[in-house]
Amino acid sequence: MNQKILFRTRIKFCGFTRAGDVRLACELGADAIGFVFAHGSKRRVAAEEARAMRQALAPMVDAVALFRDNTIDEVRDVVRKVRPSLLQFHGDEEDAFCRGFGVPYLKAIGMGDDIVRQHPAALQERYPGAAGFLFDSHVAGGEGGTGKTFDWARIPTGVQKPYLLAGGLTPDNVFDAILATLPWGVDVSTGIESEPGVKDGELMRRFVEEVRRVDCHVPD
Ligand SMILES: O=C(O)c1ccccc1NCC(=O)[C@H](O)[C@H](O)COP(=O)(O)O
Repeated sequence: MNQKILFRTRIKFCGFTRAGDVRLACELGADAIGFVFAHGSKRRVAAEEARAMRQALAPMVDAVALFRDNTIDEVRDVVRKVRPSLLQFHGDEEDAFCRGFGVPYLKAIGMGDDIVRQHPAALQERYPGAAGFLFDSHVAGGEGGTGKTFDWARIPTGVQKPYLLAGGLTPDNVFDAILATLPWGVDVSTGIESEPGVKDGELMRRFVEEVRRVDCHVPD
């Protein structure tokens, strides 16, 4: 009998501003909670706010800190106060900068530039210290949290590190998105919100339900 491979797509909910939403997200099944420190983001929080929200995290749920070309002191301040288990960099940060804080990091790769095709070898060469990548719909160096999808077929084949799919995911498209890209995890902000930074419990519940459904789906 062929053994069905049991897979579990990880779920990162991102852009929290309220502790109650963090607690609910954990109860609904999120594996990671993202706090945004990128300047200009409508979901940006101060390190002290994120530290307070971190208290609402359930055991075995990761705190992820997101940056976009923040200064080294800003990142250090967040690492010291929030103690995230993962960092995520969305800007032009180089590998040496990203790995300089003693915390594993994900490098976000903007897939919004229609002409630029990402090559896995080039990504791995440029970010050898990355724990993984996050393929997102913004343009290179642009702001995440757009609520827009990109052509999932553009994700390069042969990426040797775990990657997350992000950009415009919702409860209505995440099933197809996972089937199309088989990511290590999925990441969402807008698709689970009633307004920027305010998460919607029913949207979060439906999103998790759809991820669980595709993980149990046996393709014909
Ligand atoms: O969410 C933001 O406001 C943001 C701003 C600047 C840099 C990154 C940002 N978010 C990064 C994320 O990981 C988002 O969850 C990801 O871009 C997906 O967002 P969405 O398309 O809204 O689901």
